[in-house]
Amino acid sequence: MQKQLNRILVINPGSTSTKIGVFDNDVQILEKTIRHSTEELADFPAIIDQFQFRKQNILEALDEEGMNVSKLSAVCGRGGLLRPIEGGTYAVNEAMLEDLREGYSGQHASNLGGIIAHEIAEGLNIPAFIVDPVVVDELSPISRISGFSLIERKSIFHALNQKAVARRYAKETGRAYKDLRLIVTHMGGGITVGVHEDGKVVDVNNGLHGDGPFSPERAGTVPAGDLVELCFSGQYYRHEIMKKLVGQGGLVGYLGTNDAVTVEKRIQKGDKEAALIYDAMAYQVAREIGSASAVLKGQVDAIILTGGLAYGKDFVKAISDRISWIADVVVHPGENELQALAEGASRVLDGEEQARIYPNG
Ligand SMILES: Nc1ncnc2c1ncn2[C@@H]1O[C@H](COP(=O)(O)OP(=O)(O)O)[C@@H](O)[C@H]1O
Ligand SMILES: CCCC(=O)OP(=O)(O)O
Repeated sequence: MQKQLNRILVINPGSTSTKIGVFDNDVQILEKTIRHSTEELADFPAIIDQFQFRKQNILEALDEEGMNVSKLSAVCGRGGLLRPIEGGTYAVNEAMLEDLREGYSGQHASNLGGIIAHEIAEGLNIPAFIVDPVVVDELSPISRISGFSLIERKSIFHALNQKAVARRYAKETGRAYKDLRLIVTHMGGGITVGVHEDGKVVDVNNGLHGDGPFSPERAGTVPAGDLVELCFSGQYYRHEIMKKLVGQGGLVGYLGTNDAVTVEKRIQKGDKEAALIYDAMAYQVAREIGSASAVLKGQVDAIILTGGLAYGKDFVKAISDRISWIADVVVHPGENELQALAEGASRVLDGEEQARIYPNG
């Protein structure tokens, strides 16, 4: 029997970009990346305030490409900072929208994925979904221990892309994902280093406002005592400190831009400060990968580098030079997120899987 045709709009709001795709079942017929500069995003006090701006960007991009939205069968967004949940495809419902609007586990652009998907789908009377949101939680009990009894480590990471590229690597090497021991490093606006063992991400840095390497727009791990002093210095409001950690941290804090391509150009023109900071980011990524390899007791099948920063050849080399002794380094620049979103929605539309109901799965 012939498979029915489902046209799916997928929406991936990241901290530095909004990426969209249109798929006929799992065949991509449109892809567009809309980049957002630091200055452009500085106009919005909170993530939720970017809703109209990002939605308008998406509708204009579809219009420019001559895409008739009335032909869509479903809309699928990258899911955001919900309660910790299992991976899979979830139908967008009221409980989810409430948590996304509030930012139950924090503020990140992916909170807008489900909200915008719902808004577009509702107008067309079609279903809206999210797939493998950033709060997918498969941490091992030992990795939850932070060392400070009042605070537990959290799983907030690029779950969608980490799982997608890990499965792709498994397919390419003819092995089952659950049999592989991988370190997957997603390097986008945020950077997360996940330890994949037995088909689960058993350890990962909280890439939003937790720990790990600094990134184009995030501070990553900072010296705790000094941070406490700064918080109580009377110099800053809470939201100002948060902004310095997420949004205006990392490259933005040091160099005023979230754009690694701009940083590379500055380095080529002889900017020594830019060279030091960019190399420090590579150094911190390598150090995190080294620590992830200890979780796997050094038995690592591959280290995968992915995300937008993996396009930067010098950046990848600076990391690889420090970690290639651990295992093979495989580079997948960009991400498989749009495809993964479309496949997640297709599985439900084709009846292969039932949509999970938030928050209980
Ligand atoms: N060709 C490239 N070379 C180096 N860095 C790149 C390239 N393309 C994109 N980047 C950088 O990747 C980062 C964004 O990665 P991306 O995965 O798109 O992030 P997000 O999904 O969080 O918006 C930005 O700093 C961007 O400048
Ligand atoms: C919140 C973790 C995921 C993340 O950092 O995504 P971006 O790199 O797209 O900001």
